[in-house]
Amino acid sequence: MRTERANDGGQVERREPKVIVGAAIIRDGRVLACARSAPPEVAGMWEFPGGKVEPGETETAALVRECAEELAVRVEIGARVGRNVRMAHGRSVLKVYAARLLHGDQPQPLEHSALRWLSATELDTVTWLPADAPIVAALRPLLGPAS
Ligand SMILES: Nc1nc2c([nH]c(=O)n2[C@H]2C[C@H](O)[C@@H](COP(=O)(O)OP(=O)(O)OP(=O)(O)O)O2)c(=O)[nH]1
Repeated sequence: MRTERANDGGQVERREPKVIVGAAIIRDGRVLACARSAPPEVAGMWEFPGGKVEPGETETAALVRECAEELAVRVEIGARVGRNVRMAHGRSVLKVYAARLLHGDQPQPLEHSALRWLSATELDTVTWLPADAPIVAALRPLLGPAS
């Protein structure tokens, strides 16, 4: 997916969309949901931990870095969950991967206002960022029956 715009000379430039990665961290049939603390427009809405992939960084490395920065945990990244979700009129794309915690690490909300472990039946009890809707739908079957 690319976006196009005319440069000063009127020629069309094609730009790769900025990639945002998210980690669907699953433990015991529940996924970790994180409440954004900023900016004000989305504070209190829920998301997967993650962020922008830096230049030269792989998507997996970005997820490992973001999980360490945001939650102080080590993770193993697994399969993609759901499809690429276009955001910001195609200027960015959200890609979510399944992940699992390593070494018994416990997530800490270093940058979020709250963390919750949600079972399949609890996924709709929080307000997700709008772009996450198709990911949440694809995630539901990956979570086991509620316990
Ligand atoms: N991390 C994350 N971001 C998401 C999700 N859904 C969604 O629309 N986004 C949007 C919110 C933000 O506009 C953008 C990610 O920005 P961010 O602020 O988390 O990224 P970052 O950590 O690299 O931020 P920065 O401090 O470098 O600006 O993607 C999601 O599930 N997880």
